Amino acid sequence: MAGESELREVRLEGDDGSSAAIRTQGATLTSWKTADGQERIFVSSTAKYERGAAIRGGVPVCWPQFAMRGPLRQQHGFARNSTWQVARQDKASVVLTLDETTAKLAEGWSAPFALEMEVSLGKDTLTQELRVRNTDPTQSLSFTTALHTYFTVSDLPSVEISGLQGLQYDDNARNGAIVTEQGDRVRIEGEVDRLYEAVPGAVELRHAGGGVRLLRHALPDVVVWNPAEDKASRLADLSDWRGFVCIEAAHAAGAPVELAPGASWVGRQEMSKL
Ligand SMILES: O=P(O)(O)OC[C@H]1O[C@@H](O)[C@H](O)[C@@H](O)[C@@H]1O
Repeated sequence: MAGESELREVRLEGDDGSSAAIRTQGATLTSWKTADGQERIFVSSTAKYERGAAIRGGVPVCWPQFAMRGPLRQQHGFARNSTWQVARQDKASVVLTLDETTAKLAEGWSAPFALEMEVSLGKDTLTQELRVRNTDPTQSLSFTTALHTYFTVSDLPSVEISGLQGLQYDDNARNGAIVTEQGDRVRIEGEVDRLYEAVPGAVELRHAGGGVRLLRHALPDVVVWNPAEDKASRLADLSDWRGFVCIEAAHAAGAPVELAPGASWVGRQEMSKL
Protein backbone atom coordinates (compact mmCIF):
# COMPACT_ATOMS: atom_id res chain seq x y z
CA MET A 1 0.00 0.00 0.00
CA ALA A 2 1.48 3.32 -0.98
CA GLY A 3 1.84 6.05 1.63
CA GLU A 4 0.27 9.45 1.17
CA SER A 5 3.53 11.05 0.07
CA GLU A 6 3.85 8.62 -2.88
CA LEU A 7 0.35 9.46 -4.05
CA ARG A 8 0.66 13.19 -3.64
CA GLU A 9 -0.24 15.11 -6.74
CA VAL A 10 0.47 18.81 -7.30
CA ARG A 11 -1.94 20.60 -9.61
CA LEU A 12 -1.03 23.74 -11.57
CA GLU A 13 -3.30 26.24 -13.29
CA GLY A 14 -2.08 28.52 -16.07
CA ASP A 15 -3.40 32.03 -16.69
CA ASP A 16 -4.55 30.90 -20.13
CA GLY A 17 -6.90 28.23 -18.69
CA SER A 18 -4.42 25.35 -19.05
CA SER A 19 -3.60 22.90 -16.25
CA ALA A 20 -0.97 20.33 -15.26
CA ALA A 21 -0.45 17.62 -12.65
CA ILE A 22 2.83 16.40 -11.18
CA ARG A 23 3.32 13.44 -8.84
CA THR A 24 5.94 13.42 -6.13
CA GLN A 25 6.50 9.82 -7.27
CA GLY A 26 9.42 10.38 -9.65
CA ALA A 27 8.54 14.11 -10.11
CA THR A 28 6.51 12.70 -12.96
CA LEU A 29 4.37 15.11 -14.97
CA THR A 30 1.11 13.16 -15.43
CA SER A 31 -1.12 15.69 -17.17
CA TRP A 32 -0.90 18.78 -19.33
CA LYS A 33 -4.23 20.07 -20.57
CA THR A 34 -4.00 23.03 -22.90
CA ALA A 35 -6.60 25.79 -22.69
CA ASP A 36 -8.68 24.08 -25.38
CA GLY A 37 -9.24 21.21 -22.92
CA GLN A 38 -7.03 18.70 -24.80
CA GLU A 39 -4.94 16.29 -22.72
CA ARG A 40 -1.46 16.21 -24.29
CA ILE A 41 0.17 13.63 -21.99
CA PHE A 42 -0.55 9.90 -21.93
CA VAL A 43 -0.61 7.85 -18.73
CA SER A 44 -1.40 4.13 -18.77
CA SER A 45 -4.66 3.29 -17.00
CA THR A 46 -2.78 0.38 -15.39
CA ALA A 47 0.14 2.53 -14.15
CA LYS A 48 1.36 1.71 -10.63
CA TYR A 49 1.20 4.45 -8.03
CA GLU A 50 3.41 2.74 -5.46
CA ARG A 51 6.53 3.51 -3.49
CA GLY A 52 9.60 2.52 -5.49
CA ALA A 53 7.77 2.06 -8.81
CA ALA A 54 8.00 4.22 -11.91
CA ILE A 55 4.77 5.54 -13.40
CA ARG A 56 4.07 4.09 -16.86
CA GLY A 57 3.40 7.26 -18.81
CA GLY A 58 3.66 10.98 -18.20
CA VAL A 59 7.20 12.34 -18.15
CA PRO A 60 9.44 10.11 -16.04
CA VAL A 61 12.88 11.59 -15.30
CA CYS A 62 15.61 9.19 -16.40
CA TRP A 63 18.61 9.98 -14.16
CA PRO A 64 21.51 9.31 -13.50
CA GLN A 65 21.37 7.16 -16.56
CA PHE A 66 19.33 6.84 -19.70
CA ALA A 67 18.50 3.19 -20.55
CA MET A 68 21.64 1.17 -19.71
CA ARG A 69 24.01 3.99 -20.74
CA GLY A 70 25.82 4.29 -17.44
CA PRO A 71 27.27 2.19 -14.62
CA LEU A 72 23.99 1.04 -13.06
CA ARG A 73 22.15 -2.20 -13.71
CA GLN A 74 18.88 -0.30 -13.32
CA GLN A 75 17.30 0.78 -16.62
CA HIS A 76 16.76 4.58 -16.72
CA GLY A 77 18.27 5.07 -13.23
CA PHE A 78 16.54 5.71 -9.93
CA ALA A 79 15.11 9.25 -10.06
CA ARG A 80 11.84 8.02 -11.60
CA ASN A 81 11.42 5.42 -8.82
CA SER A 82 12.14 7.86 -5.99
CA THR A 83 9.77 10.07 -4.03
CA TRP A 84 10.66 13.75 -4.52
CA GLN A 85 9.95 16.62 -2.10
CA VAL A 86 7.87 19.67 -3.01
CA ALA A 87 10.18 22.63 -2.30
CA ARG A 88 8.15 25.55 -3.71
CA GLN A 89 4.79 25.88 -5.34
CA ASP A 90 2.58 28.61 -6.70
CA LYS A 91 -0.42 28.64 -9.01
CA ALA A 92 1.41 27.91 -12.25
CA SER A 93 4.74 26.40 -11.21
CA VAL A 94 6.33 23.94 -8.82
CA VAL A 95 9.85 22.91 -7.84
CA LEU A 96 10.53 19.37 -6.61
CA THR A 97 13.84 18.21 -5.17
CA LEU A 98 15.72 14.96 -4.68
CA ASP A 99 19.09 14.17 -3.15
CA GLU A 100 21.00 11.11 -2.01
CA THR A 101 19.34 11.18 1.42
CA THR A 102 15.79 11.03 0.00
CA ALA A 103 16.27 8.97 -3.19
CA LYS A 104 15.75 5.24 -3.51
CA LEU A 105 19.35 4.78 -4.64
CA ALA A 106 20.25 2.02 -7.07
CA GLU A 107 22.71 -0.64 -6.03
CA GLY A 108 26.23 0.60 -6.69
CA TRP A 109 25.45 4.33 -6.49
CA SER A 110 27.13 6.29 -3.69
CA ALA A 111 27.71 9.81 -5.09
CA PRO A 112 25.95 12.77 -3.45
CA PHE A 113 23.87 15.11 -5.64
CA ALA A 114 21.07 17.67 -5.57
CA LEU A 115 18.34 17.57 -8.22
CA GLU A 116 15.60 20.10 -8.85
CA MET A 117 12.73 19.72 -11.28
CA GLU A 118 10.77 22.87 -12.05
CA VAL A 119 7.53 22.61 -14.00
CA SER A 120 5.84 25.80 -15.16
CA LEU A 121 2.86 26.68 -17.31
CA GLY A 122 2.89 29.55 -19.80
CA LYS A 123 0.59 30.52 -22.63
CA ASP A 124 0.12 27.30 -24.64
CA THR A 125 3.41 25.98 -23.23
CA LEU A 126 4.71 23.77 -20.47
CA THR A 127 8.37 23.99 -19.45
CA GLN A 128 10.33 21.42 -17.45
CA GLU A 129 13.76 22.31 -16.17
CA LEU A 130 16.00 19.69 -14.57
CA ARG A 131 18.84 21.15 -12.50
CA VAL A 132 21.67 18.93 -11.27
CA ARG A 133 24.32 20.02 -8.77
CA ASN A 134 27.34 17.97 -7.80
CA THR A 135 27.46 18.36 -4.02
CA ASP A 136 30.60 16.27 -3.60
CA PRO A 137 33.56 18.51 -2.61
CA THR A 138 36.20 16.32 -4.27
CA GLN A 139 34.74 13.87 -6.83
CA SER A 140 33.23 14.65 -10.21
CA LEU A 141 29.69 13.51 -11.05
CA SER A 142 28.86 11.82 -14.33
CA PHE A 143 25.38 11.09 -15.76
CA THR A 144 23.18 10.57 -18.78
CA THR A 145 19.55 11.61 -18.69
CA ALA A 146 16.22 11.97 -20.49
CA LEU A 147 12.82 13.54 -19.99
CA HIS A 148 10.84 10.54 -21.19
CA THR A 149 7.67 12.18 -22.49
CA TYR A 150 4.66 10.04 -23.39
CA PHE A 151 2.58 12.21 -25.75
CA THR A 152 -1.01 11.17 -26.15
CA VAL A 153 -2.06 10.60 -29.77
CA SER A 154 -5.58 10.21 -31.12
CA ASP A 155 -4.64 7.82 -33.90
CA LEU A 156 -1.16 6.23 -34.03
CA PRO A 157 -1.11 5.66 -37.84
CA SER A 158 -1.63 9.40 -38.35
CA VAL A 159 1.51 10.29 -36.35
CA GLU A 160 4.19 12.31 -38.15
CA ILE A 161 7.32 13.53 -36.38
CA SER A 162 9.45 16.15 -38.11
CA GLY A 163 12.84 17.71 -37.36
CA LEU A 164 14.88 14.51 -37.64
CA GLN A 165 15.67 14.27 -41.35
CA GLY A 166 19.29 13.57 -42.25
CA LEU A 167 20.28 12.68 -38.69
CA GLN A 168 21.97 9.52 -37.52
CA TYR A 169 20.22 7.24 -35.06
CA ASP A 170 20.86 4.06 -33.08
CA ASP A 171 18.06 1.70 -34.01
CA ASN A 172 17.42 -0.26 -30.82
CA ALA A 173 14.59 -2.18 -32.44
CA ARG A 174 17.22 -3.52 -34.93
CA ASN A 175 20.06 -4.52 -32.60
CA GLY A 176 21.52 -1.02 -32.39
CA ALA A 177 22.11 -0.62 -36.14
CA ILE A 178 23.35 2.88 -37.05
CA VAL A 179 20.95 4.38 -39.57
CA THR A 180 20.56 7.79 -41.24
CA GLU A 181 17.04 9.19 -41.24
CA GLN A 182 15.96 9.70 -44.85
CA GLY A 183 12.39 10.89 -44.55
CA ASP A 184 11.20 14.33 -43.53
CA ARG A 185 8.46 12.70 -41.43
CA VAL A 186 8.95 9.75 -39.05
CA ARG A 187 5.93 7.47 -38.84
CA ILE A 188 5.21 4.75 -36.29
CA GLU A 189 4.95 1.51 -38.21
CA GLY A 190 5.74 -1.42 -35.92
CA GLU A 191 8.16 -1.18 -33.01
CA VAL A 192 10.17 2.04 -33.03
CA ASP A 193 13.06 2.58 -30.58
CA ARG A 194 15.52 5.14 -31.93
CA LEU A 195 18.09 7.39 -30.37
CA TYR A 196 18.72 10.34 -32.70
CA GLU A 197 22.02 12.08 -32.01
CA ALA A 198 22.61 15.82 -31.82
CA VAL A 199 19.23 17.02 -33.05
CA PRO A 200 19.74 20.70 -33.92
CA GLY A 201 16.30 22.30 -33.70
CA ALA A 202 12.67 21.80 -32.72
CA VAL A 203 10.96 18.44 -33.11
CA GLU A 204 7.29 18.52 -34.02
CA LEU A 205 4.67 15.87 -33.45
CA ARG A 206 1.49 15.96 -35.52
CA HIS A 207 -1.40 13.51 -35.35
CA ALA A 208 -5.06 13.55 -36.36
CA GLY A 209 -6.05 15.11 -33.02
CA GLY A 210 -3.45 17.88 -32.76
CA GLY A 211 0.24 18.63 -32.47
CA VAL A 212 3.05 19.68 -30.16
CA ARG A 213 6.40 21.39 -30.72
CA LEU A 214 9.29 20.33 -28.50
CA LEU A 215 12.21 22.70 -27.88
CA ARG A 216 15.26 21.58 -25.88
CA HIS A 217 18.19 23.15 -24.05
CA ALA A 218 21.29 21.06 -23.17
CA LEU A 219 19.40 17.91 -24.14
CA PRO A 220 20.90 17.35 -27.59
CA ASP A 221 19.54 13.89 -28.39
CA VAL A 222 15.99 12.72 -29.08
CA VAL A 223 14.52 9.27 -28.51
CA VAL A 224 11.41 8.12 -30.38
CA TRP A 225 9.75 5.06 -28.86
CA ASN A 226 6.64 2.98 -29.28
CA PRO A 227 6.76 -0.72 -28.37
CA ALA A 228 4.02 -1.95 -30.77
CA GLU A 229 1.81 -4.90 -29.91
CA ASP A 230 4.26 -7.71 -29.18
CA LYS A 231 6.60 -5.81 -26.84
CA ALA A 232 3.66 -3.97 -25.24
CA SER A 233 2.07 -7.28 -24.29
CA ARG A 234 5.11 -7.91 -22.05
CA LEU A 235 4.68 -4.60 -20.20
CA ALA A 236 2.08 -5.39 -17.54
CA ASP A 237 1.58 -1.73 -16.61
CA LEU A 238 0.90 -0.52 -20.16
CA SER A 239 -2.78 -0.37 -21.03
CA ASP A 240 -2.77 0.93 -24.60
CA TRP A 241 0.29 1.09 -26.85
CA ARG A 242 -1.78 2.75 -29.57
CA GLY A 243 -2.49 5.75 -27.35
CA PHE A 244 0.96 7.37 -27.30
CA VAL A 245 4.33 7.99 -28.79
CA CYS A 246 7.33 8.83 -26.64
CA ILE A 247 9.56 11.68 -27.78
CA GLU A 248 12.34 12.00 -25.23
CA ALA A 249 14.69 14.95 -24.84
CA ALA A 250 17.99 13.37 -23.79
CA HIS A 251 21.69 13.68 -23.16
CA ALA A 252 22.48 10.07 -23.91
CA ALA A 253 24.33 9.42 -27.16
CA GLY A 254 27.74 10.97 -26.69
CA ALA A 255 29.93 11.31 -23.62
CA PRO A 256 28.02 11.63 -20.32
CA VAL A 257 27.63 15.01 -18.63
CA GLU A 258 30.66 15.49 -16.32
CA LEU A 259 30.24 17.86 -13.39
CA ALA A 260 33.27 19.02 -11.41
CA PRO A 261 32.90 19.21 -7.60
CA GLY A 262 30.33 21.91 -6.80
CA ALA A 263 29.35 22.43 -10.46
CA SER A 264 25.79 22.57 -11.83
CA TRP A 265 24.01 21.66 -15.06
CA VAL A 266 20.61 22.71 -16.38
CA GLY A 267 18.57 20.83 -18.99
CA ARG A 268 15.20 22.05 -20.20
CA GLN A 269 12.35 21.12 -22.48
CA GLU A 270 9.51 23.32 -23.58
CA MET A 271 6.41 21.83 -25.14
CA SER A 272 4.01 24.08 -26.97
CA LYS A 273 0.72 23.49 -28.67
CA LEU A 274 0.76 23.49 -32.48
O1 LIG B 1 10.11 0.01 -19.77
P1 LIG B 1 10.97 1.21 -19.46
O2 LIG B 1 12.14 0.89 -18.58
O3 LIG B 1 10.15 2.35 -18.92
O4 LIG B 1 11.57 1.70 -20.84
C1 LIG B 1 10.74 2.03 -21.90
C2 LIG B 1 11.56 2.38 -23.13
O5 LIG B 1 12.25 3.59 -22.89
C3 LIG B 1 12.93 4.11 -24.03
O6 LIG B 1 13.55 5.30 -23.66
C4 LIG B 1 13.95 3.12 -24.51
O7 LIG B 1 14.57 3.62 -25.68
C5 LIG B 1 13.31 1.78 -24.77
O8 LIG B 1 14.30 0.82 -25.14
C6 LIG B 1 12.56 1.30 -23.55
O9 LIG B 1 11.88 0.08 -23.85
